[in-house]
Amino acid sequence: MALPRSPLYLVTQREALPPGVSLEQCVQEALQGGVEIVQLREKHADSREFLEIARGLQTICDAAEVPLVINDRVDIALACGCRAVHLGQSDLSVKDVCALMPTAKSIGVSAHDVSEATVACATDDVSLIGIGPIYATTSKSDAKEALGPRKLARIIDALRAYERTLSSANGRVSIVAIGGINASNAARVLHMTCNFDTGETEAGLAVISAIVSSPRPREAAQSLSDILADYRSEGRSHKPSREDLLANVVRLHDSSRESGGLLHHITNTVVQNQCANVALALRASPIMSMSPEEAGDLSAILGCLVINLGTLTDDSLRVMKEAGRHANSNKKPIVFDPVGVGASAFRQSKTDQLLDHVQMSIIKGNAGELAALSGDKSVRARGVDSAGGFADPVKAVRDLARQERCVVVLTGQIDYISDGMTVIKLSNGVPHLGNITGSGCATGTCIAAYASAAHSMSTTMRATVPQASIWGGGDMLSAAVGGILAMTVAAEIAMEKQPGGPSTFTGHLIDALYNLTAQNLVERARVEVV
Ligand SMILES: Cc1ncc(COP(=O)(O)OP(=O)(O)O)c(N)n1
Ligand SMILES: Cc1nc(C(=O)O)sc1CCOP(=O)(O)O
Repeated sequence: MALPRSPLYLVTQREALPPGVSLEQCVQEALQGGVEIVQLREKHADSREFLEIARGLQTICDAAEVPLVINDRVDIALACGCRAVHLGQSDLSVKDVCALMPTAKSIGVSAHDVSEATVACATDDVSLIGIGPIYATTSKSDAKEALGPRKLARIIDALRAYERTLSSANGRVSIVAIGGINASNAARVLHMTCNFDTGETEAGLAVISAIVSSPRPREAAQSLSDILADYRSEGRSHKPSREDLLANVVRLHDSSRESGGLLHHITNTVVQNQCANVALALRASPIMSMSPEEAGDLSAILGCLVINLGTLTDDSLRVMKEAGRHANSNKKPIVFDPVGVGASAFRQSKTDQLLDHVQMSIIKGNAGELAALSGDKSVRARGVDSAGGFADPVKAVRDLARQERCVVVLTGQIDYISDGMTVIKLSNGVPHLGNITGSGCATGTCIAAYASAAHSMSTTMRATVPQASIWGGGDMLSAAVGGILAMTVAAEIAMEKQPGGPSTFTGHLIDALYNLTAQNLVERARVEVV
């Protein structure tokens, strides 16, 4: 029985069962809910008991035509005629297991980093790698430090790159993510493991407590299986042309004028008023709530969430995580503005935490901010401003979009936008935008207004990034283009009114945003698909 790719993988642990439920009952139901591999992992069973359970589960798994894997105990696997085992880093080596069990059909190995993963996949005999723990877990007493989904993605990318260098006929090894995974964070994990070229996940999900501890294991398995299915069937859509993009922007603009959405801003105290005025000018409804208690209710009616890092505190971070979690589970778009992320170690580490918990739809920042996110030391941040730019902005924006699996907007004299495949260069705008406070944050509001429209039109407008249809549900690339165009074209129109200085310019800018038409955007757009 071949192992399925990116499977839903159940690992057993009797101690995790709810009272009154037997392991056999749990496994039977989990199989009905869509589990595709079962691993027997019983740390507290003696050898006879272990073998007895293995024989019972073998019968159940055979009937469901699902592979059974034995954790650690090659002797038990041999005794019950099972030809699949899972090995940890301190268990018998793959070579020794192959010698003991020459008929082994499947050997899985645990890995926590790139080196363990590449060593495991260097041999033809390993067919699956379990990478973890992704999140904190109570099911493994000696679990290592949680990796988070972003480190998982980097391990998988490195593993696939290494596989491409192997000359042997190795097939691609199956991967499962393990540790603290449940229905509320599974999509976040799968999103980060999506292959950019195929749009499909590179990893399956292995769980203990999410299924074993549930009083309804069939439903628990079914909901994980449904989430996995979303990430197996996504197809890549085409690279948009300049004409496609502008036509999309027009549709988003018209839709946002008809029914602007609710834009929940978690933003800094300096720019709240400015952002609220810009949202109103674009016919959206701003709400500046900082209460974690209402994040769930707001998320249900939200058009887009804006998370802006300026004036960050531990309290505001808590609100960001809570609101982000709700927006993700309600599939609402999130625009993230990592204001001054490179300015201090505090901001950098809080941002890492936030990005490990919340999947952003669009990240917008200047060169210093985006360099801090990608770890590029060639661009320095000067407080919330950037000192210099990227040598190759097209590559920088595309690589970061791939790293974070979202649309990335690099702002500057020329703006660049990428979804990881397409890069768009926009050359509208006026220098005066740099003389008013909060114009960058208000650009985040503009992008959010178009993202909200894209979300509400998601059934008619296909996302260019397949994953974006799960996270934000809609064409986030066109939304980012629309938001940047709105701000920069409105600034050009405001400048033509000959403002006396920054204050009158601000007034003209709000008026220009209010009166902006789709025709203004199309006629003035200096947009290039690179
Ligand atoms: C699919 C999968 N991945 C990882 C593990 C962990 O195995 P190991 O490192 O051997 O730790 P124990 O399970 O023995 O505690 C696994 N069992 N399954
Ligand atoms: C068995 C196991 N291995 C891990 C690893 O990191 O290799 S974490 C883990 C426990 C997974 O249980 P739960 O889904 O309840 O968190």
